[in-house]
Amino acid sequence: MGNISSNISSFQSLHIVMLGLDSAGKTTVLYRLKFNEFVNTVPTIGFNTERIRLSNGAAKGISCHFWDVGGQEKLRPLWKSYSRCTDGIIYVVDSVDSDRLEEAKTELHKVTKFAENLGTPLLVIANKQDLPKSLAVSEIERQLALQELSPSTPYHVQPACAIIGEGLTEGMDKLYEMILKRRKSLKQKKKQR
Ligand SMILES: Nc1nc2c(ncn2[C@@H]2O[C@H](COP(=O)(O)OP(=O)(O)OP(=O)(O)O)[C@@H](O)[C@H]2O)c(=O)[nH]1
Ligand SMILES: [Mg+2]
Repeated sequence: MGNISSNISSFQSLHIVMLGLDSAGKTTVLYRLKFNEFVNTVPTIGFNTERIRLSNGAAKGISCHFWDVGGQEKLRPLWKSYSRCTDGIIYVVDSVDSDRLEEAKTELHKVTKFAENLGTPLLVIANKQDLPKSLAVSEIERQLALQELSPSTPYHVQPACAIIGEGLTEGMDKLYEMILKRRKSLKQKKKQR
């Protein structure tokens, strides 16, 4: 993928939106990344926002501005405006909540189809992998029909447990990698014009 550190200076702050059904674990992910500890959450009414400098992995030192939007049904109409023209979308899924994977799929496909989101890298966090009966990544990928997303949408599915933070560094590294790749190809396209 080339030398990541040589690209860092060209970045100011990455704009990342975090979406997913209510109770998937978005806010737990947000505060785990921010404080590196478990924070007990309440359902988000509206949104939370935090500027976070990533402290681990290949994306260490990269500054991100996160927007964590509530996932309750009545709040989902907000997703469109919060997800517009971001550098990356994180979609958090409860890996145990198999009854609502269809609903999670419908909402995800809706968001990625907005014209402003075409080509935006997508990190799916298959959260709550600590729980028994959590679905495997391959099953979540299948049930969310990720292969049916637009070919222009790069994605990665990351198994994680937000409570202890497992998988989050790997996930953010992948997202960062996809963002860099996209920026490079957009730059090249611009040059060719
Ligand atoms: N077992 C387990 N529980 C988790 C994990 N991540 C989050 N939770 C729990 O899931 C519940 C919901 O987490 P939140 O982070 O509030 O979920 P949310 O996606 O922000 O929900 P909304 O704000 O309603 O959209 C909380 O009780 C968390 O402690 C995890 O990895 N494993
Ligand atoms: Mg929340």
